[in-house]
Amino acid sequence: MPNDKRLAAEAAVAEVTPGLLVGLGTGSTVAYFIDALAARVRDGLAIRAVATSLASAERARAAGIAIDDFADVAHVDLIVDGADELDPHFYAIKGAGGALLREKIVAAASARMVVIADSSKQVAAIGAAKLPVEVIPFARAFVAARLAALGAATIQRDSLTDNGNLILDARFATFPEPRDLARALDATPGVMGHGLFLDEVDAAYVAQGGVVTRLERAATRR
Ligand SMILES: O=C(CO)[C@H](O)[C@H](O)COP(=O)(O)O
Repeated sequence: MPNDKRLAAEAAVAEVTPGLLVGLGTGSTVAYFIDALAARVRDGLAIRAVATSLASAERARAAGIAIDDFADVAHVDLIVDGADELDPHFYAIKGAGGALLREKIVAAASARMVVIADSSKQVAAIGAAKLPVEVIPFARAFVAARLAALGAATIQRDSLTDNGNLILDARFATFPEPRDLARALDATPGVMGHGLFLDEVDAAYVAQGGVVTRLERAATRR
């Protein structure tokens, strides 16, 4: 059985050209990407990199990729990241791995975002996956009540994020219109981030049965 996550990740390494500042996403598919990119770096590919999680930074450094402090970085050329769901509009749900806030920040700083995934992540419309919402602990009950008013049942994760916040995983009986939901969440004090990526994704490498397909969003977002 082919390892589709690995194949999608390895194909996306072709996006990385010398001199780029690359954002490393988070998750098991990205772990394959980091390993494949590190092999290119060992062969002499000169890049700089930033990471969206402590876990990805640690993996990259162990593999020989130097990681810059994102706090000193205003612009990234390319971020490569996984997703929990991706639909034909290039709307994505992300954050099962808990790195959604840093992923969104680095994606916003990036000229291009490429998603890598196996075909289990491809859906007709996002919304079946749990939607992670990163919340400052002070606002836990308030944000949970706001999510309930939006139609979601929430479960709080046991662990905190790299930012010291908590995550409420939201499941909706009926998934709202994604832009309306994003607007409502963005307007809720205490919500530091959420897993809806509606404008960020420019392209995707999706593997199914050992075959990788590159999908490019029709119009660019910037
Ligand atoms: O958003 C993420 C982490 O916050 C991951 O990219 C997403 O959950 C996909 O993970 P995986 O590649 O392990 O399936």
